[in-house]
Amino acid sequence: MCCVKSCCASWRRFSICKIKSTSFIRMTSCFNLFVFLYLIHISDKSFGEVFTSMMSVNQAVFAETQLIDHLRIYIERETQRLHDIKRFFSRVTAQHGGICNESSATIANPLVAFKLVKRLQSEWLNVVYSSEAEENLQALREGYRMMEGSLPKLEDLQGAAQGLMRLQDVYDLRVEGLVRGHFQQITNGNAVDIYKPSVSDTLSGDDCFLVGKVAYDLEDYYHSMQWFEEAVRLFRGTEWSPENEGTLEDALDHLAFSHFKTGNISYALRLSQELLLHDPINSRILLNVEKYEKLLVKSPPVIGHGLVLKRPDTTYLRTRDVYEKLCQTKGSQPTHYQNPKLFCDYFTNGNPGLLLQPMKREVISQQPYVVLYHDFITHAEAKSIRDSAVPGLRRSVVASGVNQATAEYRISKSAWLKESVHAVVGKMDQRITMVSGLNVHSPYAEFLQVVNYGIGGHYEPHFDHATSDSSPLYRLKTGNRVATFMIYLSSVEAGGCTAFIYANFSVPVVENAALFWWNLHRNGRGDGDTLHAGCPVIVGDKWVANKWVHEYGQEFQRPCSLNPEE
Ligand SMILES: O=C(O)CCC(=O)C(=O)O
Ligand SMILES: [Fe+2]
Repeated sequence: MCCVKSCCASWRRFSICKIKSTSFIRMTSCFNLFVFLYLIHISDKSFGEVFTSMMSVNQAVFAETQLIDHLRIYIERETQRLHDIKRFFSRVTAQHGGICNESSATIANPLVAFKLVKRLQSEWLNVVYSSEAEENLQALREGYRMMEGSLPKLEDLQGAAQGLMRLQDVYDLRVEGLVRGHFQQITNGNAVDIYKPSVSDTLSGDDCFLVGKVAYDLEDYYHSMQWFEEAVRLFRGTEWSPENEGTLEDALDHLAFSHFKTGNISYALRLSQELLLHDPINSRILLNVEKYEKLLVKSPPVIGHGLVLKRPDTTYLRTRDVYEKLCQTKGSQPTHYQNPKLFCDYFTNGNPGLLLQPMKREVISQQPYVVLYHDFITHAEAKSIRDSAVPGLRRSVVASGVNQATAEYRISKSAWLKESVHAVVGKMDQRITMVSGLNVHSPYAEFLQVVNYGIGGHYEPHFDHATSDSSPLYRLKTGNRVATFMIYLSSVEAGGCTAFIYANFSVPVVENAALFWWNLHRNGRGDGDTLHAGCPVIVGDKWVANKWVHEYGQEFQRPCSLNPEE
């Protein structure tokens, strides 16, 4: 196995050969038909790009349940097949022993002789050339092929691995901790848990190898080294398993190359020498060792000059440091007693509809004006909205010139809900109007956008309002997005705060609460202080709903002013 893999490896890119089966078998059973219909349902709707939403990840659990069933049936059939072969083996051994050990009179018995001839002419043939093993395997593969459309793709594995690396970066988590199932930061030289998961899991050498490989293929040696290091450590202590993609040799090979690329030749040499202990005739590694040795003679490493690698910044975020600090210090809004303009109250907005049950208002910031309305929605309403959104969830997009496009800086799925979809959507509109006085009738506001985040899902710092005249946000022809109402439709276990970058505070996810802010000054210009972000979700299934209210239709509720401060 290892030999086949290393044959496929090349110097720069280590592509790993995978066995691909090509034959196709028709589906027959009712069960298969059910699975088929189910797959049409999920692949037709919201299943692609599994890593971008936890809802899709949950659907993948169903797919694995099916695969487990197929494998169980396969094991049962193969166990029965081997049982039958063992029975044949025992009978043949006994009868053969009878002939060999007893007197020649035994074989003189025509019944014994007939049976020997029959065994050799027919029975052995049937056993040796049995197609049962092949049929069992075919059935297993057919089951798998039926599921294939709904299984995560390579891009999902890459997206999930990038999600883990994002958590590692944004929350400054140690890879060594993650591998052991701990979410830890180093504080004053000690590993401190920033979150203790209720259900803990660990990563294997092969898991680490695959994360490293994703980084490696992106020429991101900063991450690949850390993950391959863990892969090597874990592979060293374990036996190879058939489901593994990589081996100790692969991990050593990739780790050595990552170090070579980042200038640590002596370590690359040591790793390659270790690799040769396992695979002494690997001509590529022999050549590498020779090359490394020559390089080290030419320019010996300077003791004490440790290499410090910089983390790659794929989305070129200028505000990254503040953003990450705000994500780490969850809920870092100023304390109310320090600033009397920040307070909590029961708020009716003078609206009779709120007299009996006023809104629980928490003013979080004055500039920009950000308010959190606690218990804005009930648990049941939030669930109805989430459920209504599921069939329409698609990979979230961002404005890109005059169009919209997916982007690495926004990892989630979203769906647009019209009032007609569910009565609760209209109820939300009414409540928003009651509390803000804003006109949210179409086209003065957009439909409700429901968002579900994926593995390490996030939305890096952005403005909700358009910042260029060609933005697709103007397609409604009702001006820019003057205000945002963002409802937290779920809780999360860790991470996922909403961070206001320039205003320097972050709001933790408060289940069923709604966050409100003005995106524009009264003079119509965008308020730069509203730059905000959805921090990566560490653990949990984060859902939010956005209601974006436009300028037109709000003339009386939010009159214009020439004062740029307002
Ligand atoms: O999820 C969050 O906390 C922020 C989401 C957001 O800003 C958006 O969807 O525009
Ligand atoms: Fe936003």
